[in-house]
Amino acid sequence: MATAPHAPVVIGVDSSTQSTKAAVVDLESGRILGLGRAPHTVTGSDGARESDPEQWWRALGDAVTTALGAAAVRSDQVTALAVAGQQHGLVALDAHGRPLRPAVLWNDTRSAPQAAHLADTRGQDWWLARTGSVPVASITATTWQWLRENEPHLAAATAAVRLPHDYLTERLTGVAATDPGDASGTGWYSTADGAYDAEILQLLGLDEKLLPEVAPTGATRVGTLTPRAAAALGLPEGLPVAAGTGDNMAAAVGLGLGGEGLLDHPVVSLGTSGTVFAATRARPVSPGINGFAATDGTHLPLGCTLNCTLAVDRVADLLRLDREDAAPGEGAVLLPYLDGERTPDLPHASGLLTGLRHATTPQQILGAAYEGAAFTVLRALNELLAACGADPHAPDVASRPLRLIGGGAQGRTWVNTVRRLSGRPVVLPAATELVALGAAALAAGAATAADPIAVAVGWGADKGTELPPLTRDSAAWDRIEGVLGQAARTWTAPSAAGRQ
Ligand SMILES: Nc1ncnc2c1ncn2[C@@H]1O[C@H](COP(=O)(O)OP(=O)(O)O)[C@@H](O)[C@H]1O
Ligand SMILES: O=C(CO)[C@@H](O)[C@H](O)COP(=O)(O)O
Repeated sequence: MATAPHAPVVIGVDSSTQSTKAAVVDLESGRILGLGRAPHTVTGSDGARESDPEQWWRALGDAVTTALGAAAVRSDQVTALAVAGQQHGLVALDAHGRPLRPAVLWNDTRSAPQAAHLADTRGQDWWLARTGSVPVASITATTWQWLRENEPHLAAATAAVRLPHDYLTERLTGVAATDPGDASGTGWYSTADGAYDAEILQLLGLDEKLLPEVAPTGATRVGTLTPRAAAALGLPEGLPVAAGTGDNMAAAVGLGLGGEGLLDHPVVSLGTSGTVFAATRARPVSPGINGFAATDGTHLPLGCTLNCTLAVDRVADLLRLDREDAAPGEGAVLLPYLDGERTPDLPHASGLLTGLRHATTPQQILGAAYEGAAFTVLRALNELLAACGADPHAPDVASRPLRLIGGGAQGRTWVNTVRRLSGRPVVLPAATELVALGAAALAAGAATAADPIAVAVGWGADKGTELPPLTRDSAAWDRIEGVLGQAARTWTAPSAAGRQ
């Protein structure tokens, strides 16, 4: 369908771990008219993962201007903008709004001791009842505790605490705002009450005045482009900006998930993180998953692994193989927990390879890395389904299609490994940039007051190709599960980790 000349467009931004992507989207049809991309640098070793928020800001500008150029639209056609960002990362700002240090990211495991201490201090049930999640190293509250204990002078100097997407929204508008979805990943927001939790903030020594206001939804118009931001992006001053949200919440919006029919099509996202999520009206709580909020305050239970596409690509690099040059692992098992692991909660884990024989080929070792990563994501899916009251092994549940999204969903080996280990059909949505598209739907909500989920459903971004199930490789599943069961016992303390 052709786009009318000078038709209104919206811009959705996905500021994720490895890059920023910006999509210029036709408001009426949801067609992506132009896409821009700019990479991020992630630094750190031995559990540290940090990025420079200034680089996110520059990447946003580059991605937006590239997308506008590719779309060949006039800047006055743009009606609103929204940012979706990687969840949880801690951005500590000084009194002038400048980062005091690089942001500590969601896959930084240095706060594992603080996470364990917080969980023990009040008990899992206490945390689940309030925030929907038991603290693990990714959750912002544990990172804040790490900062307090390890860099107390910076914690004391912190005048504002932001999540990555809040930081960018504030650079755009000058307004300190977040949304229920991203707030629910902080560990200090109560998904039960829909507000910051005063008792947790007290426990963390964190003044609520340092936090952004939580807008009612991610589509809420929180401000407009400042003259400076407008000049940097080549967009009109005064352009409406929505509250935005976390990247997984935005992907759910892009897929038009709105609390009903959730378990029919659980979502598996294959990116730096592997995530599984579903939109629910009920608020499931279980220690193995995160009970996050969706961007409209309904619920988005989610499981997240630390090692997905990036870890498998690293194994391919080590073997000097193309990422598609892989074969089923046969007897080889590779748990690619290069960054430690979050689900299961094994922050001190490392990569593990076992089951090698003389006949094992490099391609099988790479295939084993895919299997180890896919198993870990699908294991989280089973936990998610169980937390939502569904038996993951019941024939009517186990036969439902998975929606596969994220960069990995573009890879043949990823898709086939997920099909083989799950035994389920998979749907590959035609739209590949679902986070940016979800952010664009939030922007549409800010521009027109329409419901972003309804907008996304109208765009039909969830529609795609359905691939039939492959016979479930239960032998591979059992083999990997057995190795994980044994290895987990050796990874419970840093001294046993042997992390390099
Ligand atoms: N054609 C492809 N085949 C397999 N993997 C791919 C392909 N294209 C991108 N990827 C993977 O997608 C990842 C990036 O996915 P993305 O969802 O954008 O990640 P993130 O949101 O974490 O930045 C990369 O790590 C890369 O391994
Ligand atoms: O921590 C989580 C979810 O809780 C991650 O999913 C981050 O939101 C980063 O995602 P990607 O960079 O992999 O998109």
